[in-house]
Amino acid sequence: MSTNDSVLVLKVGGALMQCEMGMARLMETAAKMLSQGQKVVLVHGGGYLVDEQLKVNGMETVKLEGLRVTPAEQMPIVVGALAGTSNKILQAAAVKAGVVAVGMSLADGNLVDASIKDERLGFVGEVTPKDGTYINFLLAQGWMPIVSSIAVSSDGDLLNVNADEAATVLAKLVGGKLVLLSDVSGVLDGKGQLIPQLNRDQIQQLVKQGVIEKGMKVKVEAALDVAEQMGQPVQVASWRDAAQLAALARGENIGTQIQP
Ligand SMILES: Nc1ncnc2c1ncn2[C@@H]1O[C@H](COP(=O)(O)OP(=O)(O)O)[C@@H](O)[C@H]1O
Ligand SMILES: CC(=O)N[C@@H](CCC(=O)OP(=O)(O)O)C(=O)O
Repeated sequence: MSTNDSVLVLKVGGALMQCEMGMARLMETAAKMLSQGQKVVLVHGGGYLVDEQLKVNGMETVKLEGLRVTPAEQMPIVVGALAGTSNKILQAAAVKAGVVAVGMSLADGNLVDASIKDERLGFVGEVTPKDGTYINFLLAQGWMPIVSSIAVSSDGDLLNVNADEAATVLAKLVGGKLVLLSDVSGVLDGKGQLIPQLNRDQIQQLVKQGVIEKGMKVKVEAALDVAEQMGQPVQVASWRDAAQLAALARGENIGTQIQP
């Protein structure tokens, strides 16, 4: 698969939406990149907000290897928190930074095919790239799509997709460079030190040792999938770190490089 260097797919985790300053800094970075002709797709999570909303509604958060077990009765809350609140909070921050943003989800414009991933997880979706026409049109206008990880299956079921997996699918669809921004500076070793580079063997080893776990396991596995399929490194870094964001705007590598 060929890579289109002018498209950057940036994924941000849910903790960002709880940090005004982090959002402002990220959107200023995006505004700068867009003004330089860089096309940017912003994909977001919102796991924290989902946890909070489930609790308020008397429901429990259950995860299996980093993925939320999502029974039918939780879907309205999940959809509201991700495709609603999280998406619009980010859109507001984008507008404030002068970015023309289009708030959308994986279900829009025939972007992906979606199906139930594993019956044990309930309404959790697995997605594959389908049609890039809509998103490429938005990018050609110089607009920034802000995409939540809610998809719809061909049967019309709303599905909850892990946001790192959503970002990998969009990176494949637009042939872009993928950067996964979390609340940690990258993948950390057993002593909390940043690991600059990781390949498949090293990842397998660290997962086996329990050093890479939970959400980070899902993240590096999604990153490795894209790196191998597109033959280019994927970066795992932090939205918290102003220096990393500045380096990102200069086109430099930041955080941990997941190597093909
Ligand atoms: N080896 C590791 N290095 C860094 N973070 C790790 C590691 N193993 C587990 N984690 C956890 O993974 C989290 C990031 O995954 P996740 O919470 O899903 O992020 P996001 O919501 O940003 O996608 C970190 O905050 C940390 O708690
Ligand atoms: C299936 C699944 O786990 N979906 C995730 C989607 C949101 C997400 O991935 O948010 P972060 O990026 O903030 O972790 C969830 O319900 O939490």
